[in-house]
Amino acid sequence: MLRVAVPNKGVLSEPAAAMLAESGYRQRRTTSELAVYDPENDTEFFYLRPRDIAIYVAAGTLDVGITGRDMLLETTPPEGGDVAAEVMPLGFGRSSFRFASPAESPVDEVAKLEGKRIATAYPGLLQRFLDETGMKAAVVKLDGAVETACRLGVADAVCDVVETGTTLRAAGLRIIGDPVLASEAVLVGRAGADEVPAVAQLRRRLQGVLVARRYVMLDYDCPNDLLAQATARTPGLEGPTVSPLQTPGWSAVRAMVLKDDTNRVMDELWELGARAILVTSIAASRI
Ligand SMILES: Nc1ncnc2c1ncn2[C@@H]1O[C@H](COP(=O)(O)OP(=O)(O)OP(=O)(O)O)[C@@H](O)[C@H]1O
Ligand SMILES: O=P(O)(O)OC[C@H]1O[C@H](OP(=O)(O)OP(=O)(O)O)[C@H](O)[C@@H]1O
Ligand SMILES: [Mg+2]
Repeated sequence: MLRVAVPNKGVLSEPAAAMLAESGYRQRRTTSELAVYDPENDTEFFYLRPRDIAIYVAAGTLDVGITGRDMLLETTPPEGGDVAAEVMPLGFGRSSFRFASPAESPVDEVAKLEGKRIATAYPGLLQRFLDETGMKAAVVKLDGAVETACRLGVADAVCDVVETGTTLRAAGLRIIGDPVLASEAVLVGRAGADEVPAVAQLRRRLQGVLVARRYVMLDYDCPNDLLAQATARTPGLEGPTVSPLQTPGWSAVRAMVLKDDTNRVMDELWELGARAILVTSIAASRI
């Protein structure tokens, strides 16, 4: 049986469960369920705090889990041992971990954090940055709502999760320096463990959802003398499918295209002379 950890609350919780449901796994019906068994896939899902998930996976009590890259690294001891490792990124819950200080403060660049007090809910990540850069600063460990720490006088700067920056701005803070880390939801497994077939299947299914979300299927009719130019714009993954139309001199072309590129590619194909250009969404995939 496969045992999988899923965030039970926070911003990763709903999209993680949605991605698993889209991958064909049974998910809990109410947020009060702590675990759910999916008999069809012989898989049990445990709903845990995202901060704790890598700890269970590292210990080997759960096979894999979904958490944030920042949370994974926060709970990974620098000395190694039995640790969890990133298996694949999942394309949601994107954020960056970065420094900020009060807008009017003299601490307006990372170098000026030397000797200052920095509040964070990720002391491990922050300490690793300080060790790597040789900077000295006092780490003030908080549980959340870190943005308020400067205003209340317990810190000179913060190092926190930023998505839109709305929370920072509302607290009168401004970003300083480059991101310490770019994070997103990731599938984690035990470092060095051989991949069992059930994990390989879960990974392929999640990959299938990612592809279905990122790509569309594009079909168009094309005069044969323009085929080379048209298919260069729609190379697909392995190569486009080209089949003859009943009308002499014309072919039908079918290829996957990145969703973000769809309208640009359609315009280019039309200009070139392709017609009957149709886009359909991909419901599921195994690539
Ligand atoms: N606004 C956000 N946008 C994108 N990802 C976010 C955002 N806030 C948090 N995250 C990510 O979600 C993960 C867990 O954060 P979450 O807020 O769910 O847990 P927490 O802060 O430990 O708990 P809580 O907020 O319940 O006290 C982290 O990987 C973090 O990077
Ligand atoms: O850049 P933004 O789009 O404003 O998002 C970032 C905020 O979201 C998270 O807070 P959360 O709601 O998890 O509260 P917490 O700080 O108590 O964990 C994070 O800790 C930031 O405060
Ligand atoms: Mg939070």
